[in-house]
Amino acid sequence: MVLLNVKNVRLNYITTRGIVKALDNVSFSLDEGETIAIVGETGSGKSTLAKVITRSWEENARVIGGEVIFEGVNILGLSEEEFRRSYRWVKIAMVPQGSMNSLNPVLRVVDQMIEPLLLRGIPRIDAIKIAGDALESVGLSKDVLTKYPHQLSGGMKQRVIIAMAIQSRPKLVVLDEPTSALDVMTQANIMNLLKRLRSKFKLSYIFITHDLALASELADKVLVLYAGKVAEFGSADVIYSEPKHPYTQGLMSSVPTLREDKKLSFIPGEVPSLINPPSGCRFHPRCPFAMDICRREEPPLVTLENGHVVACWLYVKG
Ligand SMILES: Nc1ncnc2c1ncn2[C@@H]1O[C@H](COP(=O)(O)OP(=O)(O)OP(=O)(O)O)[C@@H](O)[C@H]1O
Repeated sequence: MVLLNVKNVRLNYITTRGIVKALDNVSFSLDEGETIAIVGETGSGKSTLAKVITRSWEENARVIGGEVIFEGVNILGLSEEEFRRSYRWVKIAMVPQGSMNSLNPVLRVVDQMIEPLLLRGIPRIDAIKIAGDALESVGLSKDVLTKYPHQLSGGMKQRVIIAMAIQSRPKLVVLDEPTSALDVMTQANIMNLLKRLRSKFKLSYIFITHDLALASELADKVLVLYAGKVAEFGSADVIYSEPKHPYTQGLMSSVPTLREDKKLSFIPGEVPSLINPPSGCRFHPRCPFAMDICRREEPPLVTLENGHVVACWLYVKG
């Protein structure tokens, strides 16, 4: 069953330097219980896409097209009040980038955790019970409720944030770089926790990362974004074993593996300015296979087999 269908989303940021075309016709879908990893270099639009799905974009953002259909409802068409009442934290939760550092230092964990529950009219006593149970399901003791953030380690703070995200039993959790500020051991523990929670509560995840090795641990599907556009989308198995887009191929060959002794490469150049993106395919200035048409015309999304799509002229027949 399809849970989320993102269709042709376009978003601009209005800045004093010009209009940043941060998302351009981005589409993908996610089934119930599935995890999708959104990958790409810094500035490719990953966080912006997360903000569209959770309706938490900044004031200077303008969604200029597209739909985000969650359980059959276009959530971009709802009023803020409807979204807040029935979706935010209820069905769709988010662990924003750097959120463990956004815990309020002067409030005890309990007060931060129950706030969204109280806002929904849940009585205080029930809210405290829900928060305590959520802490236990992320491997923390209920005692953490009475602590202040500075009394917790980084890994514990991240667990509190994850507990807040799952305490209302959402269907979808959007995780933006949930382990990036943690050491390697803590990172591994959090990844294991996310796997356990996914099967226990039948969650779907959108997992945003620039770390492809990390993405491979969790993802059923992978969406590769480049400069605000979909470069490639498909099942994780296929994207990891047979990446088609030259950008995805470049990303893959820059990932170290323990099993193979392969030579690491990197993609020369950097993600272009999205105020004045390159003509044609936005990747052409960095692409080793760029042809004339790539400089002139945007590539269409070519469907290969089993829902695998790639936006590249190399795969356009005829
Ligand atoms: N509020 C904003 N105002 C103007 N431009 C913005 C704003 N937020 C993001 N951008 C720009 O939009 C583009 C996409 O940014 P975004 O943060 O979505 O990328 P990202 O792939 O998540 O990067 P990172 O991995 O660094 O988080 C970038 O060019 C960025 O500079």
